[in-house]
Amino acid sequence: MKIALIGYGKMGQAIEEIAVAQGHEIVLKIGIENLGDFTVEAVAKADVAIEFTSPHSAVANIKKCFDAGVAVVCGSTGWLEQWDEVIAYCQEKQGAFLYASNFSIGVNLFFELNNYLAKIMAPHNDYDVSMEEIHHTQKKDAPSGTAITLAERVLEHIGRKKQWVNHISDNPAELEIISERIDPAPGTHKIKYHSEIDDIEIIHTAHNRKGFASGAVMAANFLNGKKGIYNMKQVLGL
Ligand SMILES: NC(=O)C1=CN([C@@H]2O[C@H](COP(=O)(O)OP(=O)(O)OC[C@H]3O[C@@H](n4cnc5c(N)ncnc54)[C@H](OP(=O)(O)O)[C@@H]3O)[C@@H](O)[C@H]2O)C=CC1
Ligand SMILES: O=C(O)C1=N[C@H](C(=O)O)C[C@H](O)C1
Repeated sequence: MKIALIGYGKMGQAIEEIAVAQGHEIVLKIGIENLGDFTVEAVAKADVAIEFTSPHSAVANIKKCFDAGVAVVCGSTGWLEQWDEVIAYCQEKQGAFLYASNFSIGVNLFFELNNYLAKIMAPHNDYDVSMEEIHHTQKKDAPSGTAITLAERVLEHIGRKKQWVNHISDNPAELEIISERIDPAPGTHKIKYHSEIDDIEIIHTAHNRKGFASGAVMAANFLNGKKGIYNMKQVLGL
């Protein structure tokens, strides 16, 4: 598979290592220092573009890849208020798109565990639920995209919580997500159900970025040759 790497920071470099080891070819690498090389013609040489940049650049980058007729795997977080616009553009261009707030197999299993736990905790009103995420200090967005995915599933099941907030809260209708920035944390997510009697807590801790990178390459393999909008549940058959 021919891959264009849009974003060549921590994730772009981790993805390159895994993709090359699996025999894929990197036909384009775009970082902030060679943005001028990011043309529709250059991206069109790839089968799939893998986009890991920043909340502010992701949408324009994704659209340029659709203009080139190239499938896009996107891991950038913090841009989801423009989700509808991206999906409409993908459909207009008859493109292929796969976004995941977290590509690691472990976190995608953890998403399933979170759903199940929220479902069985729903009738137990004595338990309050709160969340915590810990990442490195270079992270630009808060809460993390993964925390937002987890929180949305909790809100679907726990009717006593109406919205998530990214600060300490004593309002029982708010699902508190506390964000901590501590180096070199690659990504830790906790969901805690707390009562006067006991606590139930689930935690996922990434030890490095290999899981995110190999999941992104897996997603690119899945998307190659397809049209439409997909997600990691479909990639992993969950
Ligand atoms: N979905 C998932 O599984 C994961 C998602 N992420 C997300 O991926 C994104 C990138 O993370 P990470 O690699 O750690 O971040 P880095 O800051 O290490 O890398 C991002 C790179 O993109 C560059 N960049 C910024 N703007 C543009 C642009 N317009 N075009 C091309 N390149 C650009 C940055 O350059 P410069 O530094 O000079 O600004 C930087 O080199 C973040 O949004 C993060 O939240 C991260 C890990 C896993
Ligand atoms: O910025 C990061 O590093 C990470 N971002 C993703 C997120 O926002 O959830 C995934 C992972 O936690 C690492």
